[in-house]
Amino acid sequence: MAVSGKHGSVKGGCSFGRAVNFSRKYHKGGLRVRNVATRLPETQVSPEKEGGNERKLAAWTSIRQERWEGELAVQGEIPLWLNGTYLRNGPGLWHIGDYNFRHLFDGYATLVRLHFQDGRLIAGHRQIQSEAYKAAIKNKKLCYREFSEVPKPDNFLSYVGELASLFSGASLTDNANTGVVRLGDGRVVCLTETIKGSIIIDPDTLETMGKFEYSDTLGGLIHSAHPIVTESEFWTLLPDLVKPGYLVVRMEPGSNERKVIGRVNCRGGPAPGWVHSFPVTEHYVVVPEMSLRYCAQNLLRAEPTPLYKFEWHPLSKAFMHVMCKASGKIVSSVYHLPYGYNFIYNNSVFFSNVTYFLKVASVEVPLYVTFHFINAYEEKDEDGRVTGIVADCCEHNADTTILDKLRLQNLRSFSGEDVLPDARVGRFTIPLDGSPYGKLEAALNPDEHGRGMDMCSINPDYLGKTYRYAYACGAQRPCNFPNTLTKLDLVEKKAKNWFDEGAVPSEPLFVARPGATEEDDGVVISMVSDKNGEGYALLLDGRTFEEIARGKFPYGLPYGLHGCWVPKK
Ligand SMILES: CC(=O)/C=C/C=C(C)/C=C/C1=C(C)CCCC1(C)C
Ligand SMILES: CC(/C=C/C=O)=C\C=C\C=O
Ligand SMILES: [Fe+2]
Repeated sequence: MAVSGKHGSVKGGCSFGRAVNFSRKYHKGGLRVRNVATRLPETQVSPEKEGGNERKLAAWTSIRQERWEGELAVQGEIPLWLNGTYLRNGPGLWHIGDYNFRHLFDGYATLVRLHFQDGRLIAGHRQIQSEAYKAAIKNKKLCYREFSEVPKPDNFLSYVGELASLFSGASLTDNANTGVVRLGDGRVVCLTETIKGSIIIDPDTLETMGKFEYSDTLGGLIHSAHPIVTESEFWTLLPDLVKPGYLVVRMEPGSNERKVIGRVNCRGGPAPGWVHSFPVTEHYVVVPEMSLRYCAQNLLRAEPTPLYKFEWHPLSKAFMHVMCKASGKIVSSVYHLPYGYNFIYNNSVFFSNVTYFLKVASVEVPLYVTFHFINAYEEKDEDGRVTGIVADCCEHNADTTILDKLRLQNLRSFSGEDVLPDARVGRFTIPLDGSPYGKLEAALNPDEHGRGMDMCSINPDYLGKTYRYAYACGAQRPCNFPNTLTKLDLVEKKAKNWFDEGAVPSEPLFVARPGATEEDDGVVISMVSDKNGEGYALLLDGRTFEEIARGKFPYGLPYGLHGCWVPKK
């Protein structure tokens, strides 16, 4: 299979780095394609030496050039209804010159784009021009604090200026390498866990447009990497490391102002639990309090600890808090609140300004470790009253070692030994009747998906509602990283797995067919790094989970984390 377009020698328009390959416009069947390739700046071209990976998986190798765009030849048939753009973000550049980063999450953000139009597929990638990336290129050294990397004092002190920057957050990265979301107003924002790492991009050109500036005065340095975003809602959590707790905030489409809907005080531990993600139901925001907690000392340390910026506090226990979206209130039982009723909970005084039933809860749950919640929904009795909440996540059997397994050296040195820790679909059941405990069980037998489980998506129409299907990465063992795509049927408790030996697929994203009435009527998009060091975009049928099309990239792309769908305008 060939990639259309030839490499020429016209200069591209990148602000730095030599534009070496080609920049060519052509018009084919009404679709304008701009073939562009730009090499990375010279400081970036030396390959990572760490790990000695025999298989040369592109997944764990830095992107080979700053940007590229071109049409992919397609094997199979892309459904004609699939019109729009799939965007995927992730850490794609893991070295500065010959200095190699340690951890998967440290890499500078690479955005990849698959544009589907009338059965054709145009692909492209481009580095996000964060301050952290630009400073590293300019100064040929790390200038900001990444997930595990910390600049040498002389680097960042000379770059940023003063020690106080450590406390003000000035030395924190804005490397938006985790996800990409399309807001209800159409703006597309790349995100990471630092608030300053919220960057607006153009989904057509992948150009960095500028910072997403929050116009409120909430301050803070970190937030959840995974806000909940729909056409009308944007929810996120702001952990409070000073007075351990979380602010639950909401932002309206068209606005840059987050409004505080409520606050949850932590029930255990010296600091809030890590909230990489959280789930919502139709009426509630679920705030997880994991015993893997942020650690202020580790935030300031120069050398990484086994749990990086976090600490495991099993004695502090784990909790799930449920907050009413409308009222922002958390209580431990069901109350009927008349207008003007004051009550005290968690050392705070609450005032009811409307008459309603509060059905919210804060329960202790078994210890767990998760990056990603999958979905949540409300359970009701025959009279339609909400009796409990079910929340599903990719759960790593309360084993924090998964974080260290994601070190690049581990990912690059697969020797055939099975080293991926077991994971499952962890299903929390949270009672809303005042009971103090919630349950955590596997939603299906983890052997169904090879006891690997992460990077999941659902049909977005089912967000917060009773649902049946989820799409994720599972495992065919032996492996050191999830290596299958798996369709989970949470009703039949079965999984259907897709596997390409030696390959690493990235998070499957479900796109519903317009007019579909069945939950799984649509396609699943993924990008795969194959064992030959190459890679391809993959389309699976949502129902059968069989391959319907693939398009080979001109060269293998690094692993990516999370994506979104931007429908045709
Ligand atoms: C890629 C991914 O899944 C997670 C990325 C997390 C990052 C980049 C976290 C960064 C952080 C800092 C740079 C300092 C403050 C703490 C913390 C949020 C861990
Ligand atoms: C790659 C990953 C988490 C990414 C965070 O956004 C987790 C992989 C877990 C393996 O089982
Ligand atoms: Fe994530």
